[in-house]
Amino acid sequence: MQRFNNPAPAEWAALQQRPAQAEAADVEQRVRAIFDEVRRRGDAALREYARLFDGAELTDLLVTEAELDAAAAQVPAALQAAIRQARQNIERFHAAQRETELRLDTMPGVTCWRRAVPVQRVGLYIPGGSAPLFSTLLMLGVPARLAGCPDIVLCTPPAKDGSVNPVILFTAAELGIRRIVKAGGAQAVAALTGGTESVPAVDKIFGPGNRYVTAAKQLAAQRGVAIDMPAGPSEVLVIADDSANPAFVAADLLSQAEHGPDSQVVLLSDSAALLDKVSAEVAGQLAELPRREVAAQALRESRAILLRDAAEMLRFSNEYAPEHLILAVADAEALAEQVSNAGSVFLGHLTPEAAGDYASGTNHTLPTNGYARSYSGVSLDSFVKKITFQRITPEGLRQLGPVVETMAEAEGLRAHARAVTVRLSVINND
Ligand SMILES: NC(=O)c1ccc[n+]([C@@H]2O[C@H](COP(=O)([O-])OP(=O)(O)OC[C@H]3O[C@@H](n4cnc5c(N)ncnc54)[C@H](O)[C@@H]3O)[C@@H](O)[C@H]2O)c1
Ligand SMILES: N[C@H](CO)Cc1c[nH]c[nH+]1
Ligand SMILES: [Zn+2]
Repeated sequence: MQRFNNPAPAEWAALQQRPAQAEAADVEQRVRAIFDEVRRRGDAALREYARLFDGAELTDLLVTEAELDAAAAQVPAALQAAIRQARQNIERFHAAQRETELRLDTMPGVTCWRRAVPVQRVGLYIPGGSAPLFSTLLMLGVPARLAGCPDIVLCTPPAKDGSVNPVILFTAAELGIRRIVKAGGAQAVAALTGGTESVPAVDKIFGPGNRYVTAAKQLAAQRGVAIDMPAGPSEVLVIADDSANPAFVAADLLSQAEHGPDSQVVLLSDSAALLDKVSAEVAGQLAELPRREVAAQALRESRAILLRDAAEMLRFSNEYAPEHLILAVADAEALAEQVSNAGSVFLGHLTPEAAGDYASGTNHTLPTNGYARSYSGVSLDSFVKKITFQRITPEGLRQLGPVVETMAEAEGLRAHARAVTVRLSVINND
């Protein structure tokens, strides 16, 4: 990790840059080309990209019923039980997000209500480039099911032998999701956007992914398909004081660094001694990781920064707007009160971010790259539209009508005013 000691606030913006930003224009250009190919050649383009990027020769793009049914036998019982426990916790937290229908009279005879209606056809992207993230399927499939989305299409990259990871298939079967497309990257998002022979176009695309997937989702949004949010390469920012355990902090930093070479981890502390101890721990723990090369690449673009006090650390973090924020400090609750920008926050020394990645119940599909300034992570709300309804009685129209007529006339919109006037003249003559 790069070390910085008490950088002046004028230098912070440079320290808050994400590594992926430098190549953004190049990625966007590639993604546009992939969209054009998928629109032009449909399934044939998906097969070609599977060959090029995933090394897979595919005849059938869709997972067959036999493949789905065979998956459970390949998943150890302990993993099946862990997935079921995680699902239960995620279900509990997301089911509690249901709102009761809001219904009220704004004036006598003027009734307004709002109802949550599921997005009808959703596309779920499950990353699989360097690790098959079946946990992401829980994070998207559980709220999609709870919201009642009737049509769910899942896309995930195939392995070299053309199969889809059995744990992803097992999790999909548990959730009752049976339309699974063997496609990853920007081509999967392009297929969900415009449709192909095998893949229906969807109303909204969900899910995290690498820089290609994230750029593709942004292009999908420009072409009229909704997306959950930009959820790209993983990030964590840890604020640690003298009370923190360096081994815990190092493990948390490495847990996000191991996601991919463009992940970014940031450590802030007001203790130079703690920064030294964490650096030593990171080096020691890194050497033992199976994915040490990936994590080491991410660490090259990551930062350990000494700042003056808790207030400075929090200001830096709120400006950075991390996907995950860990408060490894003595009074985490007090600091948490002042968080204004973050995807998800983990308090205290015994709350590893990995708990939220898998099983505590919160959603791990979260905004990255500073989008936590304005976006929330995925929740039950992401899968519904809130439609408003209203009904007005004769008494209501007599009260409300003149208000509307006056305002419409003032905007110079005579037809609007008349839509009220014609009704008032009928009910007043009855
Ligand atoms: N923000 C979040 O909520 C969140 C959650 C989970 C994972 N993640 C992130 O998701 C990412 C998963 O990335 P991944 O790569 O393992 O899997 P992925 O499924 O996102 O991407 C794999 C696909 O990328 C495409 N690809 C690879 N190289 C390419 C190239 N040169 N040109 C065009 N396309 C190319 C291929 O089609 C391949 O199938 C990681 O960065 C991880 O940090 C983020
Ligand atoms: N940390 C990732 C979100 O950035 C989610 C994840 C999935 N599996 C492990 N971690
Ligand atoms: Zn993770």
